[in-house]
Amino acid sequence: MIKIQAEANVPTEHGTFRMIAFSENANDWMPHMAIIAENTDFSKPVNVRFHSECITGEVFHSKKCECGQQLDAAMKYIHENGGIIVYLRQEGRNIGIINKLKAYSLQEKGLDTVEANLQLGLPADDRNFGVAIEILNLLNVKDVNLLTNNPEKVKYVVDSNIHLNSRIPLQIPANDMSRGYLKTKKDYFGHLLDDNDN
Ligand SMILES: Nc1nc2c(ncn2[C@@H]2O[C@H](COP(=O)(O)OP(=O)(O)OP(=O)(O)O)[C@@H](O)[C@H]2O)c(=O)[nH]1
Ligand SMILES: [Zn+2]
Repeated sequence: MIKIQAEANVPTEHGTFRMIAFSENANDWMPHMAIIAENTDFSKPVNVRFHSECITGEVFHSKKCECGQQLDAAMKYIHENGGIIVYLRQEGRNIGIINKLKAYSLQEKGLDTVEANLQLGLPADDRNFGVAIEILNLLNVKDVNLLTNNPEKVKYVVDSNIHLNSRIPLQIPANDMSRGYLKTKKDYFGHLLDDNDN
């Protein structure tokens, strides 16, 4: 059972957010996070993004994926419209950064994002969004507009006690280095992505 361990207001380039750390114990160095925009109205459907950690994309601005740009776009959106980003410590679709770099090394040899995980003997996607639902419950969120292209995230909300009011697409245009990755997400995982960009 996770609980709120600490919280504070943090000013960012995208506005000020209430940042909250969730974990089972106070010594956890990698707690899940929620950041809440100041203008969030909990009496209406809340704009929510479940975002899985991607150090390569978010910190180092890798062009292989769109995670960093999605996080920025989501922060901008919730600053303007209210909402919450649930930031999940699920690096590399939850295989961890060491395995993700091993997968990238296989991708240099021609494997796609799914084949590389499988070649390592790991699941294509090892994530579970149950903890994100737990966090929304701890925050007393009852009704959401979910910012995602991932049908699995939608399914977790639909199957939970939280009402899905709508899905808000969060599509970033492909570049030459992310085009194949986005195409595999669409073809293999069924991501709801428009063709014109990918
Ligand atoms: N294993 C592996 N993980 C990757 C690769 N590229 C990106 N990731 C991870 O994929 C995850 C992407 O998570 P999210 O941004 O939540 O995106 P998503 O599940 O595609 O869904 P939406 O963005 O909501 O549509 C992050 O954990 C990244 O670290 C890759 O090539 N291999
Ligand atoms: Zn990424």
